[in-house]
Amino acid sequence: MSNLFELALICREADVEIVSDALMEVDALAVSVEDADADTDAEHALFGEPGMPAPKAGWDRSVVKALFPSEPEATEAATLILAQDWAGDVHVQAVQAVPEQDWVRLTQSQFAPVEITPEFWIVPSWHEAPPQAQAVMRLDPGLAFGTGTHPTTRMCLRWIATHAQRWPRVLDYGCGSGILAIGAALHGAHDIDAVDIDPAAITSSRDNAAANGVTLTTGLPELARGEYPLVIANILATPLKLLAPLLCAHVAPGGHLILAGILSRQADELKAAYAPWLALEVSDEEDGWILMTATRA
Ligand SMILES: C[S@@+](CC[C@H](N)C(=O)[O-])C[C@H]1O[C@@H](n2cnc3c(N)ncnc32)[C@H](O)[C@@H]1O
Repeated sequence: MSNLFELALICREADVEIVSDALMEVDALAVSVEDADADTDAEHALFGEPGMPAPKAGWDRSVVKALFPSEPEATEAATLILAQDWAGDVHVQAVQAVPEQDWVRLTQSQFAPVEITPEFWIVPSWHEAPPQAQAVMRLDPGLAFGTGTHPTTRMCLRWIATHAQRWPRVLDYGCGSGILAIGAALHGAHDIDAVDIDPAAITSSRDNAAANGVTLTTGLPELARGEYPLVIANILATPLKLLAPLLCAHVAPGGHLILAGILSRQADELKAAYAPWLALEVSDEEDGWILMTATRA
């Protein structure tokens, strides 16, 4: 007997973002999209992850799924959605029980140790660290972004690991799970400020730091004060452009700025946004994402 029910909607040329908002309003526990033609950017835009707005031309048939704790709630959500003015192109595919599974084991099976460099690994608590690992970060998936599985996070960590030194101050701006700040601490950094606009990220960073035996100062962005020899921000191209004057002001003379969450095609707009203060260069690339870095004279 299942205790979860899935509502699946077929959307033909519908504005999928509106559909997902409506599902959220009726207490959906999760929404996912299957679209044979969807490119990665389109899926990212729907979920608010790094990426560009979805090209609507690519969405000729999508399936939006939402999970509910009971069948009446799923059916009520379907009725509410189909009654909307914009729902003409939305059809209910199914309201059905989700087969019982060992959800914990299923989740755990999706997270294996992640290699950042041959010596530095991110390892979930239920896994042994690989024997060749010399630096190990213990991190389990949680509410905040940053498990090491995303290319943007991996590129930042790779930069940290290959530029390991006793950084006297570090600013991790948009810390999520705290993964970059903890990575810096494991590679010799001290006095690390990890800030985020999301309170859940601050809590998560604090917990993950404790689990790794490192000390971070965590808080809202106002916590960041003065200049740092190392400033890292893995956010998104648009907020990174808005944050340019602020982030540059935090970089100490001779200090480094490391930016991620940027697609390859966005390199020029980022360079232009930072040009009044710092000369950004592309220093790494993975799966269409780039790492941009600059050093203050
Ligand atoms: C892509 S996640 C990166 C998390 C982690 N640093 C990593 O590299 O995996 C971006 C984080 O930036 C935070 N964020 C977004 N806009 C922000 C802003 N204007 N100021 C501070 N944090 C922000 C989000 O809440 C989120 O936790």
